Amino acid sequence: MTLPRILLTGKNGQVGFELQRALAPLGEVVAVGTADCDLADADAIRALMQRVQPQLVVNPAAYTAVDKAESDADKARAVNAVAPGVLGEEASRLGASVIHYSTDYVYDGSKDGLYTESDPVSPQSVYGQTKLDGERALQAVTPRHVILRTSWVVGAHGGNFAKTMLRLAGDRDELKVVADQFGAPTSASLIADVTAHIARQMLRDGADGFPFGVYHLAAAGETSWHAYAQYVIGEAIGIGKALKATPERVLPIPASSYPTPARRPQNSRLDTHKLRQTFGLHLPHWQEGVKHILQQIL
Ligand SMILES: NC(=O)C1=CN([C@@H]2O[C@H](COP(=O)(O)OP(=O)(O)OC[C@H]3O[C@@H](n4cnc5c(N)ncnc54)[C@H](OP(=O)(O)O)[C@@H]3O)[C@@H](O)[C@H]2O)C=CC1
Ligand SMILES: Cc1cn([C@H]2C[C@H](O)[C@@H](COP(=O)(O)OP(=O)(O)O[C@H]3O[C@@H](C)C(=O)[C@@H](O)[C@H]3O)O2)c(=O)[nH]c1=O
Ligand SMILES: [Mg+2]
Repeated sequence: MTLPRILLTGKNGQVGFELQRALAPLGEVVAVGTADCDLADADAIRALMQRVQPQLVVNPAAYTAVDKAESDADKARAVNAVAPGVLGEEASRLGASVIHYSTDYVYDGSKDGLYTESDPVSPQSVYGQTKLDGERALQAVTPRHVILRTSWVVGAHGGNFAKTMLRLAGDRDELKVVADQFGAPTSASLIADVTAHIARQMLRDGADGFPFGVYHLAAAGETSWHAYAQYVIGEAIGIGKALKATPERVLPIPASSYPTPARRPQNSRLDTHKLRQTFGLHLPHWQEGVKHILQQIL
């Protein structure tokens, strides 16, 4: 049996970093970052795919600066909307499959309950729109795709909301955080481990009859950005980190009092039934993932 070759993009990102670890036992992983291949350059992507000739492409690379994307739409579009289609086209040519990532920000957040994969999408930001366009570009060129829509990613490696809160709580004795947007912080290592599980099944069983498609992947439970910030600060203090702000000094504010260039969904809660049923997986509570990351970084 020949060892499968897996092309991994975004190797320095939160999810890409964890994927280097999680995919390693499955085959020969060729991991690339911006310095190796600029995904805004379609010719560079085609050259890379021809050179590596992977059986599987895993694509966590993305333009993830949500507010910056509002004024840098061309760049966001190139990486988030165009590149997935180019990767998919080349993958299709090679008979390879693609695992790709998307976001809760494809929804407008106006729904009352949990979002399911078949709910209408309606992105409210350039980032969300370009991510949706990327899903569609990939879907248009190959049926052999798994698109994992996740939310509020947090990892030990790379930037995220939890690290921002730790930094702010170290500098100031009082924080103001949005309390009327709800979702589930999802750890990069959980995303990577679930991806490896899916990839293993895909490489073992082949494409015939494989349950390709769009899946929600988020940790169990839900919170607001405000309660999330309180949890991070409380846990950090519990571990012995000296901070100026305590959980009690994290004040809840409405999103309307925290103006940002990009509009964010009020409800980011994702129903993960389809993923759990299809792949026989259990998704742990978000606090487990966050706690583990805090233990790693503090
Ligand atoms: N972060 C989050 O909260 C969420 C993320 N997602 C999605 O999950 C996936 C993984 O996100 P996450 O790991 O947090 O993202 P990060 O921002 O941590 O990492 C993204 C990576 O993409 C790479 N990248 C950006 N532009 C280019 C480019 N032009 N060419 C090549 N590589 C590029 C960056 O490489 P370099 O550092 O070398 O520039 C970076 O390492 C993405 O698809 C994202 O949209 C979904 C929901 C929430
Ligand atoms: C820094 C800060 C942010 N906020 C608010 C702004 C916003 O409503 C919320 C989160 O802010 P951030 O900018 O960290 O989060 P944001 O970059 O919007 O996070 C998103 O990233 C993309 C990539 C995704 O796909 C999403 O799932 C989501 O994780 O917290 C405060 O209320 N107070 C603060 O001090
Ligand atoms: Mg951000």
